[in-house]
Amino acid sequence: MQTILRIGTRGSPLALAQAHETQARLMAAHGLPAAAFEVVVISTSGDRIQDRPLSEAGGKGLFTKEIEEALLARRIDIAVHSSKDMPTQLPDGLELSAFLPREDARDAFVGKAAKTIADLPQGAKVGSSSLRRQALIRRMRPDLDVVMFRGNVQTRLRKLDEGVAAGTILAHAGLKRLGLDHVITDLMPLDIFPPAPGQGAICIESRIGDRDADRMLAAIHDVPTGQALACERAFLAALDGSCRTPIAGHAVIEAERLSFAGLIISPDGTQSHTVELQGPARDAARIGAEAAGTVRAKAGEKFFDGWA
Ligand SMILES: NCc1[nH]cc(CCC(=O)O)c1CC(=O)O
Repeated sequence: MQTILRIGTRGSPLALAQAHETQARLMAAHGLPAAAFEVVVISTSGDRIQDRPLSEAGGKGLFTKEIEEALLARRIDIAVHSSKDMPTQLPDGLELSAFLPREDARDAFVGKAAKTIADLPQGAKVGSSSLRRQALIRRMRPDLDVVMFRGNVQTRLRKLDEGVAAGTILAHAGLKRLGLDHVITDLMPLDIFPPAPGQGAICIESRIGDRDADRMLAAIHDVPTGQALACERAFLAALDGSCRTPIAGHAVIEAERLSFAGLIISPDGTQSHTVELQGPARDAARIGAEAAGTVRAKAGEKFFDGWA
């Protein structure tokens, strides 16, 4: 059988699991054999830079740049990503054309010294390189020593086993997709530990106007997840150019109503501002943008300038 769709992905175990899940859904939706697809592994700058926080190295685009170049050069037909890792601005000619049904969006605590963050000993080390997770941990427990943790999910779990930290926070969705949810000792409630925009949702990027790809992807697109993501990405897009502080945002769709909760928080966890907004799911992007305006007004422009 000839390849009819080339699926581009990073090479990490999580990225490969997500690419294979996408392939399996496409096979089922179109009655195609595995041989109709080719999974093309692409190494990105984000995979190669391991020695500093990504926020310093250039941010989110680092996980997508080389993959998007391959899409534009037609070396691949679609690219599978974690929505959380996608910049709000895509290169000209590319779009997010499908979202798979969202997994649990919550963060999970993997504890060695205790099962919950609340039960960790005074001053214990918690590993994370996400500014959002660091700030939320500090807000809960200012006494804890937040240490930088880079690398893929398996690397981070190995560091825990080696005793580098007493616990870490990882996305429930990623652990589930890797079959590693047994390591979780606590799930973080959405209101106390709101997730990053996009967390738990796999998205598929393709060339605008590629009708073959559009036809293949329409069959696996999940409408409510797409609406939730439109809201969360509009919230992020309206803030992340000016906001150097961590941003959390999560939308839930129920019976075509969307409920959004967003938060911005100072890196030290001492100051935060929240927003909640509901509306018709079809107004997803408008609700996200409006929520951004509300939280910006609440925080004041000083908040945005203050934490460089
Ligand atoms: N930046 C890495 C990354 N990107 C997406 C996920 C988890 C999977 C998801 O959110 O869909 C992870 C790992 C983690 O945060 O634990």
